[in-house]
Amino acid sequence: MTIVLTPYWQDGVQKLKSSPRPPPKPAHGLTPPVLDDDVHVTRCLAQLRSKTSGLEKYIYLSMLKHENEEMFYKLCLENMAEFTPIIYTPTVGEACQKWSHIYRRPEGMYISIKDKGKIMSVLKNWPKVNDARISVVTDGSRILGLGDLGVNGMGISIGKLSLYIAGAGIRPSSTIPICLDLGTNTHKYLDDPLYLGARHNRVPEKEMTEFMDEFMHAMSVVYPKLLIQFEDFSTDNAFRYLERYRNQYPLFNDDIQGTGAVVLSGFLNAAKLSSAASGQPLTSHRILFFGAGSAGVGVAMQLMSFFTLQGLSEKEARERIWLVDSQGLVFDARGKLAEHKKYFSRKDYSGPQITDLLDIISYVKPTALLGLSTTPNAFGPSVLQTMAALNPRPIIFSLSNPVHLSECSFTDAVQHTNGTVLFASGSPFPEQRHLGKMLYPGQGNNMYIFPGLGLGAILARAKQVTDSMVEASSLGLADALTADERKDDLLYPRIERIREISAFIAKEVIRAAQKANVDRSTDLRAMSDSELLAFVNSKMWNPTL
Ligand SMILES: O=C([O-])CC(=O)C(=O)O
Ligand SMILES: [Mg+2]
Repeated sequence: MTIVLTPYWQDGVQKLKSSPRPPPKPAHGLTPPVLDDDVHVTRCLAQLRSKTSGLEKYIYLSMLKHENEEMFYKLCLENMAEFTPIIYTPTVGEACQKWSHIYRRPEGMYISIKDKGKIMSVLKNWPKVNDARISVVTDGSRILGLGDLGVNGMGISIGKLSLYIAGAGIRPSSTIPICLDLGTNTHKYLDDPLYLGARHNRVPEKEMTEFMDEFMHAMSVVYPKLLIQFEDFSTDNAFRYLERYRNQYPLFNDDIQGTGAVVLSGFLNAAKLSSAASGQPLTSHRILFFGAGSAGVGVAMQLMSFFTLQGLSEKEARERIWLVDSQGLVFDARGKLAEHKKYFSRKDYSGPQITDLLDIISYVKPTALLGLSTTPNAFGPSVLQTMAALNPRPIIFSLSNPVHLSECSFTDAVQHTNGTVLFASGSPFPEQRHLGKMLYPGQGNNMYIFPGLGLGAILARAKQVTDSMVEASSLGLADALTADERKDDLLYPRIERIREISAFIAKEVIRAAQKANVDRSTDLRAMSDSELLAFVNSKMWNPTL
């Protein structure tokens, strides 16, 4: 029936008869005599744990989600710390790289450049048009730190939406994973006979913008209640599309705003610990960003509010931030700069180009070093030791994804700072025992933010996602630490509490939407905070097993 639920070239090979959702339970006699749900939970978990590679586990769980969605989410919710590295970062990265090889069945929508002119009719093919509330849309052009994966990027949209369902109780049938196929510039895929996407380079910018304009308009008409999360677009397009559409449609960019918010939140908690150790005020922090792509600059923009919340002016806040890109320190006198780097480009330095990170650290004397560069091991022993020499509790956030692209591991960070580091990473690292004390790495991943931010925006029926809503999600997350978590110097709450955290964030986001006058569910305005929180919780979907 439809060309959109399957990669198009398979049209006619594997047609869907109805919904891609799991089939109803078989009739009596068609299952084993004793198939107790509780026992089956144990069986499924044992089957998962019997797989030895992350990718095999990913494939197994993807199959389980298809066969028995309730079981999948029940297990996921009960084993968050075990499941997230499989269905999400880092394993989802490997799954995307091999997507065209491990592909089993349609999940989500593929919209191709060939659909230009008829995108609306394609979108109508989705089986649950009226249920649609949240879509994660990628064009695969920069998946995690893995580069242009073309149509293989579908895995990231699916992974993020699984976390919306698990982490914020969004109803499964209201989620739409979308991958736009505008070509790929990765020759390995163009040459791969199994590649599932269009076999040409990415189309020129003008054609892509026309396609995006049509796509966004069609989405708003076909799914009037939909919130859109842009994901893993290449840097220029990420900024361009966010600015182009954010005042017109309810949307946010997860890499710019979600990552920005999650890092601001962890930074707020880290800066308090760091300032308590140094005796220096919060306003004196100096942040060095290693990496100036969409995530790096997005985070830097968001961290501006760390300083403005402490009473600094915008200009003063901006002066607390330094950027480093592949050519070294970013400063005006260096010459022509990409548009998105200009705001933070230093005006107060005009000497020779400083390229070496150690030299840059000696010049800036940062209290915090944040990596969003996708350069593995860029924070080597001497960088870490220098940061520890400058600060009693250095803040080191190694945020590139997945794990193998991280700027440093937690083990290295602990070792080379003698355990003083305040650490967060984009991908998960195991905890470390150091001098008899257990130290915990923070996972500064947008997975703490987007489920609650999205849920809040959906429940408020927000017309737009404002900066104030994003900031509210961040401050809500920072406030969500329990006394026990603070005792362990955690920068983020334990992931097992994701539902509780998402509900709290959603409540804060709804309040921010009301203040900004972008809410359409105006009946929520009269509720007290506790009523609103109860309302948010009552809207969460739960597996019934
Ligand atoms: O997906 C993740 O783990 C975080 C993220 O958005 C990215 O790295 O692009
Ligand atoms: Mg991303």
